[in-house]
Amino acid sequence: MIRVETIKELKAILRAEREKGHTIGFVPTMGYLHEGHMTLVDEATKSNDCVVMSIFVNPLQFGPTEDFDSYPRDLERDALRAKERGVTILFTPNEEEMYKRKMSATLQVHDGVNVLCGAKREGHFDGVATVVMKLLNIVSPTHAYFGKKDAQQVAIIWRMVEDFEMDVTIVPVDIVREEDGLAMSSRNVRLTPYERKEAPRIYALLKHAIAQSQTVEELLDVAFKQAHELELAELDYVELRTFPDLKEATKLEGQLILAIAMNYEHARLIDNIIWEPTRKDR
Ligand SMILES: Nc1ncnc2c1ncn2[C@@H]1O[C@H](COP(=O)(O)OP(=O)(O)OP(=O)(O)O)[C@@H](O)[C@H]1O
Ligand SMILES: CC(C)(CO)[C@@H](O)C(=O)[O-]
Ligand code: BAL
Repeated sequence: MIRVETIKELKAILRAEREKGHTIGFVPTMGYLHEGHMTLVDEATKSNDCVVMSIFVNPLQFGPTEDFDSYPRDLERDALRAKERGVTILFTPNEEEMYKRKMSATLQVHDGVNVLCGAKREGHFDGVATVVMKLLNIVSPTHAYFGKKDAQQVAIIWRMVEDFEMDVTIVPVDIVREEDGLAMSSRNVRLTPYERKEAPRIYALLKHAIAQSQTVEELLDVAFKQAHELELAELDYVELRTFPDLKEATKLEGQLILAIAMNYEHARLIDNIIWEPTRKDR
């Protein structure tokens, strides 16, 4: 594995890869790698000759009261894990390298941002879209891999790539979970042992609400009630929407997403289930 810190060096290496006829798969991350990230790498490895992973905790997507400073970081451990899993090139720019001077222009996302995390984290998806656009321009991959845990992010990036006519295929990857059902997340390390014990109930309540309900109202009632029953976390939102359009779901029809965010003392956790209610073969 080659580890690269500058955009110039990365572009030169990737130019040589392309000249050899190699396809490039890209996995953007904020590091503190876990099995969720590694599954994105596995997917990229299946379809590409060269797999680029970036690790960059992007300040543009954090609000002033959010956890940018305390976001978990361990670049050396991450580099070992990435190498073991077969990443070809690990790109670890610092803030100076990515935003040498203040960006002269940034992206503003208009569609699909007034709901779910977008409604709760003002400007978050503008920061995500801006850095993802920049990273995609640097790497120019044929495929880029994103986890469905951040389902709104996938929906927004899909639209961005379409609207800007970008030549990259966005590949959404299923959520990887701990054995007890908790969605893997870098922020899970910030849960206390008691919180960690309770947190699998987040996924359990999503599954329960879906399994028990015949109508939208019933489903949301069950989800709200059970989310409020969690003792150590506060409900940020639980919403039922169409996917990937993220419109209000008025019927249990078509592809839907039941998405939730819960605030523990030092970690905001998100999770979701995307499913088609009329399909019985799940
Ligand atoms: N459990 C998971 N399963 C599948 N993909 C995941 C999972 N967790 C993260 N990803 C994906 O990995 C990519 C990088 O995410 P990121 O580095 O923010 O990790 P994270 O664990 O989601 O961090 P945090 O939970 O703190 O936001 C994103 O596309 C994200 O959706
Ligand atoms: C896509 C991303 C790497 C952009 O900073 C980040 O939002 C993430 O890790 O999901
Ligand atoms: N995976 C989403 C990154 C964030 O929470 O900012």
